[in-house]
Amino acid sequence: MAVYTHVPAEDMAQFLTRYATGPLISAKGIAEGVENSNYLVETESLTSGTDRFILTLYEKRVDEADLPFFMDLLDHLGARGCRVPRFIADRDGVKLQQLGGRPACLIEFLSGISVTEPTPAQSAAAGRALGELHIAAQGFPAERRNTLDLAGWHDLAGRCGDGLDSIAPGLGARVEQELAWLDVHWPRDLDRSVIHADLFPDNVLMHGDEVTGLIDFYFSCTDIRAYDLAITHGAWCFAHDGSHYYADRGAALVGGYVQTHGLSDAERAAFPALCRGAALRFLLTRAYDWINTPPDAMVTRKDPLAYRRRLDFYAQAHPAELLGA
Ligand SMILES: Nc1ncnc2c1ncn2[C@@H]1O[C@H](COP(=O)(O)OP(=O)(O)O)[C@@H](O)[C@H]1O
Ligand SMILES: N[C@@H](CCOP(=O)(O)O)C(=O)O
Repeated sequence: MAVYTHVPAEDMAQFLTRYATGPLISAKGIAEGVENSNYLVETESLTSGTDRFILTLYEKRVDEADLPFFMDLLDHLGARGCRVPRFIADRDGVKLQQLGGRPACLIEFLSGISVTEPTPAQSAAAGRALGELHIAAQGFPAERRNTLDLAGWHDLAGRCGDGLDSIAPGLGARVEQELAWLDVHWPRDLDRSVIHADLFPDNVLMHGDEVTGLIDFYFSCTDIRAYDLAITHGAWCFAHDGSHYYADRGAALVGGYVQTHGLSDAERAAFPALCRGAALRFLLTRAYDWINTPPDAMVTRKDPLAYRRRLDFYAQAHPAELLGA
């Protein structure tokens, strides 16, 4: 359960009086997620029934100074037809607030559920949605450096230190070996754009095979565009523990992306390296959290070794196996 900051109901009700919503009916901590505290908030509707919102308190890796980038990006994408949630302004036009000692925002609620075992049809829909996002992101003027880039992975590995071997003997050496490989093979000349950088199934809301919303843009940044597809590939196309690769999901995901955006020959050639980098990135953030999450935190830690298995798969995979052609 990702609720790091507990907000008393009275404080929540008082907070909502800043907004042109009805009064608070209920607020429940949301179990999913690991980065921030999220509440599902219900208010009396000003017309009839109830309205729903997401109230997010920013914790851990989100830098408050980056929030205007995320807000402007979602406005840009929403204006271009992407189903993304808008940040809601209070009566004075203010979107970024403070609550419980944390930066906090009220956010539009989008309907849909996150699939846990994506079908090929759902993987194709996710690929199409990612392609549409990349098209809609064109022309977005702001940039945000990806702090979790190759240099960031080196830094994170150093900060995990001996803790890596406490997760699994030999993990530290495997990480060092992979970093050395990526230092040589990480692509430098591919097209860059704003990317989502965390488009896991839990960040894609769906009704059946239709995508109804893309959420959680708090890692979005400027980086290699096809790296976003590689991150999505690792998240959608494996058994949760990384023990099995579903080639049908991979082909469908990449096919969906190609249908809406397209993938150049250079991006196809670099795809295995991009997937290796993506796998190492999530291995390292999960390992860091595994080592550093306090035992009383109400959050379910994610298994770093599920990404070591993906990494080992990608390190020996043939490009056609990943791309489906
Ligand atoms: N705009 C939204 N509409 C509907 N549900 C949302 C929205 N934002 C977040 N959620 C719900 O909250 C959960 C956690 O949100 P997320 O942004 O992924 O948290 P974290 O950043 O902590 O990982 C999501 O899995 C989803 O169930
Ligand atoms: N997707 C990352 C962790 C970030 O969590 P999210 O709930 O914000 O997607 C992982 O699985 O390691």
